[in-house]
Amino acid sequence: MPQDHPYLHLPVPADAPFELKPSPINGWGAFATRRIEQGAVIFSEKPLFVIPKPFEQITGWDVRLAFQKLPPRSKQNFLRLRNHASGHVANMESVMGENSFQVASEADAERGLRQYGMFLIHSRMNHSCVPNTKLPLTTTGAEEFRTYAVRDIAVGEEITICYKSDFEGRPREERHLALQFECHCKACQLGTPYQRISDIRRRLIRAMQYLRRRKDLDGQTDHSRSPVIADPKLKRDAETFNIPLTSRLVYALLRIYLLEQEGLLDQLKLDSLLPTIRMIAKKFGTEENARIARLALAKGTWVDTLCAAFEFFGRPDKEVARVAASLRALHEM
Ligand SMILES: C[S@@+](CC[C@H](N)C(=O)[O-])C[C@H]1O[C@@H](n2cnc3c(N)ncnc32)[C@H](O)[C@@H]1O
Repeated sequence: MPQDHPYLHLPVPADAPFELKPSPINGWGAFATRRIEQGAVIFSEKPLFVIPKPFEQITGWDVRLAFQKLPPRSKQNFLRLRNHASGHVANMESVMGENSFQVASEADAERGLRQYGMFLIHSRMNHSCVPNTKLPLTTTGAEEFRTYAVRDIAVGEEITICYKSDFEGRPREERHLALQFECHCKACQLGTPYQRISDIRRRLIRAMQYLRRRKDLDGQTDHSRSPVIADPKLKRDAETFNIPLTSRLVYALLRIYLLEQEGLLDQLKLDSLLPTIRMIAKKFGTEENARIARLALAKGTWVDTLCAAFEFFGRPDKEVARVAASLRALHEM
C-alpha cells in the first residue's frame, strides 16, 4: 500500500467501519474494517456542494463557481480527488462526474427535478451492479447522504454501491453505456453462467415492471426506445390497464423473486414493493382468487409465494373492470 496518497488525507472519521486502500476492482476503494450487519448505516456524509441541475447540463463553470465558495480545507480535500482511478483529471466537469451522486427524492426525480452533490468519501466507493450497500435518494440536496448495508459485510470485504438507480432492469451492455466504463463486478463478467442468466433476469424484471406500470425505464410508453414486450397484444393490454388482476399480482411477485435471485432484494426495496403487493391482494372480488392470494402471501419464501399465486395466473376476477378504471384515473391525474 502506498505510504502517501492524497486519499489518505481525506477526512474519513476514526469510527467509520472502513478504510480506503487500493482495490482489485479499480484504483482505490473502501474496505470494511469490522463486520457490518445487514441494515446498518455505514456512513453519513454531507455533500461539499450541490449543483441544482441535471447532470448533462452541469458545466465546468458551475463546478468552478461552487469550488470557489468552499472554505480552504474543503478546497484542499476537493483537490485530493483529482488523483483517482482513471488518472489525472484535467477539468472540473470530470471531477464532478467522478465524485458526485444525484441528490433528490424519488418524487423529485420522477418529476424530472435533478440535482447533484459532490461527495468526498462516498465517491471513493467503487461501483457494483450487485452492490452490498445502498444509497437511498435523500429528500433534499442539503441533507446527509447515508449508505446502508443491504447484506452482512465481512471484515476486509470491499464496500460497493450501485452508481445508477435503474440498473435492476438493464442488461450488462446498457449498464456499461450508462456508466461509461467497463464494470468488473460478478454480473458483468462475460461468458460466465451468472452473467448470462443475470442479463435474462434483468430483462424480465424490466418487462414485469412494464406490464404493471405500462412504462419503460425511460418513462416512455408507446415510443419506448427499447420495448421489452414483444407481443403486441400483451403490450396493448398493459398500456390500456387490461392486464387481469390475477396476472398483475403474479407479475409483481415474479419481479420480487427475480430481484431476490439477482441479489437485489434488500429490505429497502422490499419496503417499497410490499404495499403494492398487499394492495393488489386486497382488491380481488372473486372469493377463490382472494383465498389464493391470502394463502400465497402467507408462505415463508418468495418462490413459494410465487408458485402459490401462479395457480390463478390469467384467471378473471369480478373486480377487474373497477380496478382498471381506478388505475386509469390515477395515471391521468
Ligand atoms: C468515484 S470513482 C470510485 C473510486 C475510485 N476507484 C478511486 O480510486 O477513486 C469512480 C471510478 O472508479 C472506477 N470504477 C468504479 N467501480 C468500478 C467497477 N465496478 N469496475 C471498473 N471500474 C470501476 C471507474 O474508473 C470510475 O470512473
